[in-house]
Amino acid sequence: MTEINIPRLDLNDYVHGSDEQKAAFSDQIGQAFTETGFVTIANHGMTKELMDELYVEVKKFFSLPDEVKRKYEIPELAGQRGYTGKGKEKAKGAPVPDLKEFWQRGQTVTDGDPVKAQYPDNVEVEELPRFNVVTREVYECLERAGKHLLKAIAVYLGLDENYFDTKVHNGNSILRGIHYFPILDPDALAPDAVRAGAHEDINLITLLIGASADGLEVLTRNDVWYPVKTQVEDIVVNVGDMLQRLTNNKLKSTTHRVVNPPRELMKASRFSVPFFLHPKLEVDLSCLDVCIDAAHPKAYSDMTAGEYLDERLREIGLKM
Ligand SMILES: O=C(O)CCC(=O)C(=O)O
Ligand SMILES: [Fe+2]
Repeated sequence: MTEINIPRLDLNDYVHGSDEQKAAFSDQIGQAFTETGFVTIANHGMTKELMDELYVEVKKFFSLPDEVKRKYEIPELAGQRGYTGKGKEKAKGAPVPDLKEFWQRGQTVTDGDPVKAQYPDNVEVEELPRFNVVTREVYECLERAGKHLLKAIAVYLGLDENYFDTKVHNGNSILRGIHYFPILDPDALAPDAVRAGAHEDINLITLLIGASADGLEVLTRNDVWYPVKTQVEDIVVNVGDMLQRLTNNKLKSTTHRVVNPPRELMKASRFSVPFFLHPKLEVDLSCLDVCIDAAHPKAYSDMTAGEYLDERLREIGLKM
């Protein structure tokens, strides 16, 4: 038997619940994050209409001709805004690139915070006015849900509930629309080529909007790949390397991947929309004192989020 704890939690229990419900939510998310690093979340605050329209717009974008999409490719931004074409990103240490293309949208600073100067502008798609509106709306919804989840995690860690608030306010988070394109000739595929190679996410936590097809798998502690199943209306949330680093490995950034479909389904596309929740670039990721003791000596050097991100973007081939 493969033991794995991916509980389904109701975010309403934390946001609108009694003290007992809030405490239970913190415990459950904390437990799951110390064991498997993954949960699924119901009542995350995004309506079904918004999620449906997001998929309509994301599909429209990736259906645009390649030469139109390429107008939105900005190599000097290391894929952080706009379009990144097929064959660009690979998992750290992987021999071949992932079988995907993607779009990224970043923070919109509206309150005069000088941090705005650090972020490149978002790229608007001229051909699809609703795409721009809907992706911004989804970004804001997932950011709000993520901030609640970080409060619950802070409580679990014994920190002040608001510990993360200033660190992630106007943070460097990214919404990514991914298209895993059809594999038209499976025989021509490089033997190691997969939709998304085994990897860990770079950021604090990832909130993933239900993929349009199966394929996401997590690596369990006994080295078995285990498929992540969700109800379509839920989101999947996992720990990233920044949170693992900050918590000195108490919370686990679990390795995951997206496998290729069986041969008969290879001509179908797969879409997914992860939101990578990042702090501001200057935030210190040094291991928290509450996570260091004799049994758990400090495992990482001190670094800011910006320094760490830079190192990781080079490793995955997005930054030269
Ligand atoms: O497409 C998915 O289901 C997961 C994508 C993912 O893990 C990522 O982009 O980091
Ligand atoms: Fe991932």
